[in-house]
Amino acid sequence: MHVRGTVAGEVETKTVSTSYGESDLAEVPLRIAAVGDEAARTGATTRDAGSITDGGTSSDAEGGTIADADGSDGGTSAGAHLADGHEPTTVTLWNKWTESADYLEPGMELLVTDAAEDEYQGETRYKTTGDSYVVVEPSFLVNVTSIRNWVECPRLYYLNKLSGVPLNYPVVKGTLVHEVFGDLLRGRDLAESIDARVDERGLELGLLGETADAVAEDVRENATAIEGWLEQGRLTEEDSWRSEQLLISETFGIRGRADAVRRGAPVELKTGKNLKKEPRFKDKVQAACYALLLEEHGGDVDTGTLLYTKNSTLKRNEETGDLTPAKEFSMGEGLLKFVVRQRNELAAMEVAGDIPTGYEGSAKCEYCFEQDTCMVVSGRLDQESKAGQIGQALPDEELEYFERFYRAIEEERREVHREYAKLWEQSAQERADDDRALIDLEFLEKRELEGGRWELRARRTSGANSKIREGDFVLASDGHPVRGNSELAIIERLDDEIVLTADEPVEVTRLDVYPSELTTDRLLVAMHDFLLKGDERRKDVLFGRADPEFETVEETFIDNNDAQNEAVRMAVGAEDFALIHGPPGTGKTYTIARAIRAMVERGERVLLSAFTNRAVDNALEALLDQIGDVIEEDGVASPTQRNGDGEAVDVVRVGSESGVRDDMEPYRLERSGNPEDRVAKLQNAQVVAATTATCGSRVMKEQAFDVALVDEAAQLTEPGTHAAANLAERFVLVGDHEQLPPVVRAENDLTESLFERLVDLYPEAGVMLDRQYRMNQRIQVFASNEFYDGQLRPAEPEVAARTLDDLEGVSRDTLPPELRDPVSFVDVEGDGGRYTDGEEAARIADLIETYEAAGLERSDIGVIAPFRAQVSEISKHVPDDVAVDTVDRFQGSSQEVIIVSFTATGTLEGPIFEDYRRINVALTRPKRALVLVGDSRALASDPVYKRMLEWARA
Ligand SMILES: Nc1ncnc2c1ncn2[C@@H]1O[C@H](COP(=O)(O)OP(=O)(O)OP(=O)(O)O)[C@@H](O)[C@H]1O
Repeated sequence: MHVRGTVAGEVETKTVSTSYGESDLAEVPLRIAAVGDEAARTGATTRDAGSITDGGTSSDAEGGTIADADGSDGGTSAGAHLADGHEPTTVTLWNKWTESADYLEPGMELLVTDAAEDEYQGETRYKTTGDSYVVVEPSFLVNVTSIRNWVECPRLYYLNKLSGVPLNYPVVKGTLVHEVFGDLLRGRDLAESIDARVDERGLELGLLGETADAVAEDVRENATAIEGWLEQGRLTEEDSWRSEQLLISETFGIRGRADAVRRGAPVELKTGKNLKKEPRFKDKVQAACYALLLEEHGGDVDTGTLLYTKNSTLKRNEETGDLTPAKEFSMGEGLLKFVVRQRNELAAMEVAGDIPTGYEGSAKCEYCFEQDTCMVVSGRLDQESKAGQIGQALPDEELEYFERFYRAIEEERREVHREYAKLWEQSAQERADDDRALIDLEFLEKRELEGGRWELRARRTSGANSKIREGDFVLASDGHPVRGNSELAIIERLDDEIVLTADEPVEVTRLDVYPSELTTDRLLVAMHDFLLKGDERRKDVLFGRADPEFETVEETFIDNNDAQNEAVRMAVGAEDFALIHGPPGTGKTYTIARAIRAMVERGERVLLSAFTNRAVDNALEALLDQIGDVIEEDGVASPTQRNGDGEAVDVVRVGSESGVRDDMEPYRLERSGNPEDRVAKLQNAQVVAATTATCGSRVMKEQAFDVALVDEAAQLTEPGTHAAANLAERFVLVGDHEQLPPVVRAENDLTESLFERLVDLYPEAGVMLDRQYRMNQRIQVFASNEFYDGQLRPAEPEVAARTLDDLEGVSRDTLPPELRDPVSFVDVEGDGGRYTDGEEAARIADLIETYEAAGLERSDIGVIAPFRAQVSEISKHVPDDVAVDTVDRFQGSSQEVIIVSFTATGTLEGPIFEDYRRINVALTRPKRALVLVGDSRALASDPVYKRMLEWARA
């Protein structure tokens, strides 16, 4: 039986005499959450249950609360008996498991597999048996490569995490060899695979100054080892293998992608050499992790294979030792348990928020390639390190900043891990209700693509929504993302019919959001680069030690809008940074484009970035409008533009095919091709446009700019902003901190954007755009008074006087009198539901019919609701072509008519839109008419909503 629970007090370790001699034991007071065969699969420990109900932080704000509210008992299903959980029970960990007991702290989660019951003075206790595994914090999913690095040296693991993997040839070559390996397993021809894979990496190879031929030759030499090994394999009849299998273990808290699985056993590829008979220990550790993962998925693994591909490139007369590339070893239980103990140490340290010193392991610093880096980082961050310290520590405020953000980012990582745990804790229906899965798909067909990958097609059987978008990685499974047959797949098309590509042909019936740590990894690296590699002057300014400076610019850039003109002057003249505060519809995009044009004309190289692809494309489009004629080549717009002086300006958009809007595709930087051409294309571009997430990629990190212009900056975390700003000498942030804050899972320092912090710190370094080009005057009044000190005004009389009458075929006279005003309030008593309101939904459906009867197109109407559950409820009542969504999805867009459903009845319990900034976004989306639907009594109980009511009813 398995036992799972939360550590409830101090652990006592002692040595006792037994019939086998001296033995160690640790007595752990455990508040039991579950006992039984299914306990390993049960995440509902006492602590989890608590944190689930208070979920629903900003990113999931709306509606997240719904599924979370009833999700707390999601994991205690079949087979697991839930103890009442009040009185701690003693669980005894024997012998080597006492090592894991050393890291336990009260509050940590613990799982003991194959435990035995023990009666002691009338009390039921539990103890480990010879078959037991002890897992500390099983829901902290540790990556296999992290365990491998940890075994090599815990400090090395930490340094890798902090500074990321740089763009260098061994890394790119390693990736190529792995890709070719996968191709060979899927039956692709070797020469074809090498050519195709080298071509795909053209840009990276170009940046490294490599030529395609030389790299192809290098990869070919390594691939010989793979071919040889595969040939051997073919000799046996029952040989079966599969490439790149994604594996997640709910029991051991480990996840990873095995390079290959052959006859059920893991095969790992190493591009280095190994002249010993045995595989390297750290490589065995990696294979052992996969063995654990495979066993959990029903396998019985007794061997592991390491393939050292460099061995096959060595000449026997020059090298001595064992040149065979493939080295097999037998998988003993001792190694598997050792691996779990190492994983426990890592997980416990991460959960406790400690930083490794290097003393945890036995690695020798003098042999380590990273010794210098390790000493510098230790010196500057004033960390204890086995390697020692060099240099002077950062000033106190910077050390404090590091600690604060390190902790915040790691908290964010834990939230990602919680997302993983939900893959098995929640039922399929709960995940679908939570917008995290598309379920009950009908599998249509699988088709093998050139190169051995597969195209999979499935059809939706319901109109349910989810967070899954085209271009996303998802877990595609035949029913369960962890327990079933599951693969990492990419969404190529997402209509009623869904098209995916994957390495293996899964008969897809379900898709789950793939929780990725990529963002957290990049935030950490961006913070590290800012603090440890960044410019001293930048740090002086951002830490308040020096004021930002501006060169005076007299030129007039925009002659019909003073604030915009001032914003461009500040952006152009900023020596450190400038802030452009742009309330809704005030021409942020236009101003950004004008500023970039001015910078380009001054000969500067500019990075154009934003939080979302959509904003990057919008700004790029506005820029292209500004910088002269598009040069037509064979009737196709060429990426080369001309500026006002007729000089060519190369503009490049960096992003994936699915991320970049179709009409910006001609500007997208193709990564594959001749290395020299690819790199020239990027290096020669005077304007490079990419999301801030892409700015943290290996390729973009190699680029340098005079200035970075970042849109949607109020939605970016502070380290997220550094990812773009780090690449440039100076930066301009554009945003509105009165609209949506950064999207983060945990509530901590990441919720305040750098934009907002700097607006507070240096108000004089910014300018607010105060003329809006969107809303009828009456619509704008409330937002202007509540959020912008009454400063926001219509830019032109035409804007102020906008009404529905301006639209073709629409007459306000045909509307009922209460809807003729640009702002109206419809009082609906509501049905008393907490997250849904059927009465409001029905009333909204009537309103849409009324507007249609008055001549409006449905596509001109948008409906905003505070909770996802209410979005679904309204969607049931209204036609498909009316956009119904939460505020988050509406930010940055506008509509002729907006209807807001408040979903509030009686007295207001808790915030409706979580945060008043969300109501600002909702109320500033319409151009010509705004209808508020809600219960006036409930709304009047909150001062802000009360003022809103007075305005709407005036
Ligand atoms: N100075 C200007 N003169 C004339 N038209 C302008 C000016 N500035 C902006 N506009 C127009 O106003 C509209 C809104 O501008 P833009 O799209 O730049 O706003 P935005 O602030 O980016 O909007 P959002 O709040 O949605 O992000 C556009 O049609 C744009 O062409």
